[in-house]
Amino acid sequence: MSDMLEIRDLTRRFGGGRTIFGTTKPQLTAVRGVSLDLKRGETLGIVGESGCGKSTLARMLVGLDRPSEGAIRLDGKDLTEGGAKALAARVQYVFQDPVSSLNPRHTIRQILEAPMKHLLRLNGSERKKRLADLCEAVNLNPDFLVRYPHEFSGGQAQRIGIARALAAEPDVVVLDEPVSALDVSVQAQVLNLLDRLKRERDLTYVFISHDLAVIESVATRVAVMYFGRVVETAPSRKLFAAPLHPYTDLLLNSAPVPGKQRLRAGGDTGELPDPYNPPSGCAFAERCPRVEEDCRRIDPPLEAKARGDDHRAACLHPLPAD
Ligand SMILES: Nc1ncnc2c1ncn2[C@@H]1O[C@H](COP(=O)(O)OP(=O)(O)OP(=O)(O)O)[C@@H](O)[C@H]1O
Repeated sequence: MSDMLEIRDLTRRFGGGRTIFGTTKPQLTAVRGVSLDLKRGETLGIVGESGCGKSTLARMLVGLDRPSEGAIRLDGKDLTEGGAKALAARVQYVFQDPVSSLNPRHTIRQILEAPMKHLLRLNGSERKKRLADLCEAVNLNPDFLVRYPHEFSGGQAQRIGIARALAAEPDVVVLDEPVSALDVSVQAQVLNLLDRLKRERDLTYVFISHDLAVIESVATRVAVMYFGRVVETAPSRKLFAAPLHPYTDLLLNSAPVPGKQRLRAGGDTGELPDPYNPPSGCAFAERCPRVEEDCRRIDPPLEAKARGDDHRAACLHPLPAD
């Protein structure tokens, strides 16, 4: 299977420009040199604690934010270049907070028809057909199309958010914490719906979550992010069975209660480094139980570590490969 989505050396910096008083704003790098490949039909899970750059990465993938450096290619064509609107429609987004992500002044019909009009230029009868199809796909009563977002529960609103993403007939859907704001019982329904839609519509997912249990249940491959970088990537089974990076190991051992708390590796073992004053070596060194002297000098690249080319870690002293 060839790579459908290629993410190459993606970097996003914020700040650094001049203020109106002529001073320089402090700069931080939210995403630093991320490279990932996605094959058609895969679900790539991206996991990491709050502030590690997951949402910034997601926003760049769907064109809501522009990278400072790097490229995103879909079937070999650059998505980050201007005028790539038709191409961009092929990558759609589902947000974390279902109700506030839907325009409160628009009916559900208007919300679902907008991508059909603006991205696909469908005429009235084509839109009608597509609307009926979407309602059936996400189990939405067509009578509800005249209602407004605030009239729906979180789970219903997220089904509408998913229908809106599908309205543009995408190939790739980027799901940014799609079930985190929902009750646990509703989470399972939405995850089942996403799984069914993926199979029925031949979709490829980028699924972002701080919740390891959710990622383990949905992802075929996982990328673990820390302080703006991918520190480990592997097929899901390999990563959960035997992680290489000490950060992944800590995450797996700190098992947060699903949906109840933000991910924090190892309980009280520290915070992310100050993004305005990043450390020179490995960003995890301060918190790492396997830290050695060279970790504070060298920021290691993401590379294969004796478990096959598909299991990579950015670590000088990974867990032993058994
Ligand atoms: N528009 C912005 N301006 C300045 N800094 C930003 C901006 N957006 C994000 N950041 C910073 O970039 C870093 C990464 O943020 P991001 O929201 O991508 O992380 P995240 O992993 O998605 O976190 P969360 O799970 O809390 O949403 C953080 O330090 C954040 O404060």
